[in-house]
Amino acid sequence: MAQINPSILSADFSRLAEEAKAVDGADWLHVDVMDNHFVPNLTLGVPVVEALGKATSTPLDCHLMIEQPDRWAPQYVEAGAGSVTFHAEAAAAPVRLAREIRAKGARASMALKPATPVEPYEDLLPELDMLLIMTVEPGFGGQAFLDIMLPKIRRARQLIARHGLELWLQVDGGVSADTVERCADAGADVFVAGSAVYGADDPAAAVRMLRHQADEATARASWSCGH
Ligand SMILES: O=C(CO)[C@@H](O)[C@H](O)COP(=O)(O)O
Ligand SMILES: [Fe+2]
Repeated sequence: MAQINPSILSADFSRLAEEAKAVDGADWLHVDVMDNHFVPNLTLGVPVVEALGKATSTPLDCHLMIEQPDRWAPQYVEAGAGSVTFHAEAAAAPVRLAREIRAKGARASMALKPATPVEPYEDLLPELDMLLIMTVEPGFGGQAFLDIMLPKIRRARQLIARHGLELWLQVDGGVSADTVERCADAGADVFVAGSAVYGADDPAAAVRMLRHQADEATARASWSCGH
């Protein structure tokens, strides 16, 4: 079944605990950590992740858009994240970092910006629990979906299948009722949605609707026989 991860970046930051609870039933809560160096925006860090973990029973999917993830990512596992994503463009030693995240008890995930190809990372995929293909330039919520990323999602799904891997394929940026089916058709199975969920009158219903759309598209998709 498709997983839907609402992005807390689009929530009301003055009511983070309530906003986290507003999406009970989501698979993971996506937490965008930005350091104003790797991306031109600044959001939140370890203490807020710790507080969010206490405010919700939904597991935390931390997306680190920061420099030096080798140094900082382990602290997010200690803060309670169930999944930690670092950027390939920022990691000095991605294999060592993925192993450290796993050894500390979280799922290890690596993200690729739109201009970063997946092929150079083929041999590294078995070290990961999830690969994130960005479908906007990282830094801000509410941007338009880059449909030129669909072939990359397809190629990533083929690599995963070729190696017989279990890793999840996440898309992040501009995912909505209009774009989720194309992502699922291309091979994504984990969908981050910020404005499409928190901009809806009923965020929990928006999660259910996106999951339904993704599941229907996956069932029709050629990559998913028996998925
Ligand atoms: O990592 C990012 C942006 O850099 C995302 O997680 C956004 O927060 C998703 O927001 P929408 O594009 O769905 O509004
Ligand atoms: Fe994100």
